[in-house]
Amino acid sequence: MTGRINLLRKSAYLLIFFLWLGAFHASVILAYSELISLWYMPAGVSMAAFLVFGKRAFIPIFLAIWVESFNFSAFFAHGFDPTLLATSVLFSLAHSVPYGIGGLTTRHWLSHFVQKNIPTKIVGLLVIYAVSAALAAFCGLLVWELATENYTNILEDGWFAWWLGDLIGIMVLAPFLCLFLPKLSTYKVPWIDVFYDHDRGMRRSKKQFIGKLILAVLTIIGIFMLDRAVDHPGVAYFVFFVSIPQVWIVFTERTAYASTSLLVITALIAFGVGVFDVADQAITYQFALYITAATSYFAVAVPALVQQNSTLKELAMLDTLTQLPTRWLFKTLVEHVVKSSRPNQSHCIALYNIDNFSRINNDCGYSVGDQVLRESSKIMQNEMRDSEILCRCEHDNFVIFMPNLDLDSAIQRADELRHQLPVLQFDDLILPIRGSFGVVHVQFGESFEQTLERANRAMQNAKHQGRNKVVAIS
Ligand SMILES: Nc1nc2c(ncn2[C@@H]2O[C@H](COP(=O)(O)OP(=O)(O)OP(=O)(O)O)[C@@H](O)[C@H]2O)c(=O)[nH]1
Repeated sequence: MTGRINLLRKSAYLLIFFLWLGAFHASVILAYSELISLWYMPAGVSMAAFLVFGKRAFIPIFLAIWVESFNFSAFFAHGFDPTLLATSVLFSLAHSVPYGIGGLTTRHWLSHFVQKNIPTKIVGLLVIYAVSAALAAFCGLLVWELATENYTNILEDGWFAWWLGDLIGIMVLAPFLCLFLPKLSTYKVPWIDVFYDHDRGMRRSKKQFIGKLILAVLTIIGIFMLDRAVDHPGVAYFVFFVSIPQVWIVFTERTAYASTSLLVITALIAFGVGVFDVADQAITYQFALYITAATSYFAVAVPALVQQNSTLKELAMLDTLTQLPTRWLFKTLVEHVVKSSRPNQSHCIALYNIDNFSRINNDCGYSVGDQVLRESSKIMQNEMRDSEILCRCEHDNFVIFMPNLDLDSAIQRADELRHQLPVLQFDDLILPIRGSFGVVHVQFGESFEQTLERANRAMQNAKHQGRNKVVAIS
């Protein structure tokens, strides 16, 4: 088993190495002018590798850049030249060190600041990405300036396009690769879940996702065709509209689909600039790539917040132990019924408390106590009439709303229910559950809390009279 895991991990390092080389050669196609690689994919591979594998990613990344930057033909033609070696090593460090620091900082940020909300996490993530890309661009250009004699002002001319190209590469490719690399490597990266948690509540409709993606793709192709046909620099700006279908996908689809569509949309734009021969507007398209990626990141916060909201709503409405309505929901429903009643309508409330419940907790344990609360409330819930509402008020206190009953009928009904309290059995343990009931009439002009207070007093009277009784106060 351990041998299999080691083999998997070693092959994952090889995969990073070749993935980096593949991404590098794909990016060369996208270098439409000397310093502009519209979408520098190797940066995305490096960041994803450091995010998933931590500092272990350093060696495959370093070696991959070294293989690309070492001038093998000069080496074979003129023999060993220490300058060639030094330049290639410096190039490798200029890329792998900033992304190493960036990846490790991102891991730290996402796994140690769990209490931060999603928008703050995303802002932090983008700042780390932007700083690491800036550092990598600055160091890379500096090494290039040192290594070449036939180009001046490299730093000044190249920093913006290099930085933006790297940043887009990270923003687009890293989330996509973070979906797959952990699966291939057996490394666990639980902190990534913060972006996927809300997916559980979302529907899984591939068809709808593909429909939206096709719409985005057709929009991009349409803009490229227009840009090619009309000789006006302003046409390229239409590409910014692509953020709309992308954000729509992020709002409505699972994060895995949103990362895939970001990759597809930005790849199409990046390669389309060459295919449709509109490279004179490359910087506009590059900026549109960045805006599409950045808005996607911020948009992820929306479905996450929607999910959080519905969880909170559920917590506010349903008691987590018994799944009965909470006191808040009960109050809301009761007040609604009472407010919309005619003056001659009569409603009652019965509050019951399980007798000697703390003894069950003390003698049999808290988890048996929990089971008693769960099982007995399930049985009582099944006894409820359609118009009645049962709620767990707090601890072992339950309240029943009995609409359209006068006090005498409510006392009778409460007594019926008292007899329905079950005898529970847990293995060899037999627990007859008993309860004391307090019944009151809901009085006009009285607040919910006042009614409940009177019901509680009636219940306490039942306790004082020996428990397992129904007592009413008018
Ligand atoms: N197992 C469990 N116990 C709880 C929970 N909430 C409150 N309790 C316990 O419920 C008990 C409530 O006891 P009381 O109702 O005050 O007293 P009692 O033992 O039932 O006695 P009488 O009410 O006088 O019959 C306390 O021991 C609480 O610790 C819960 O969610 N689970």
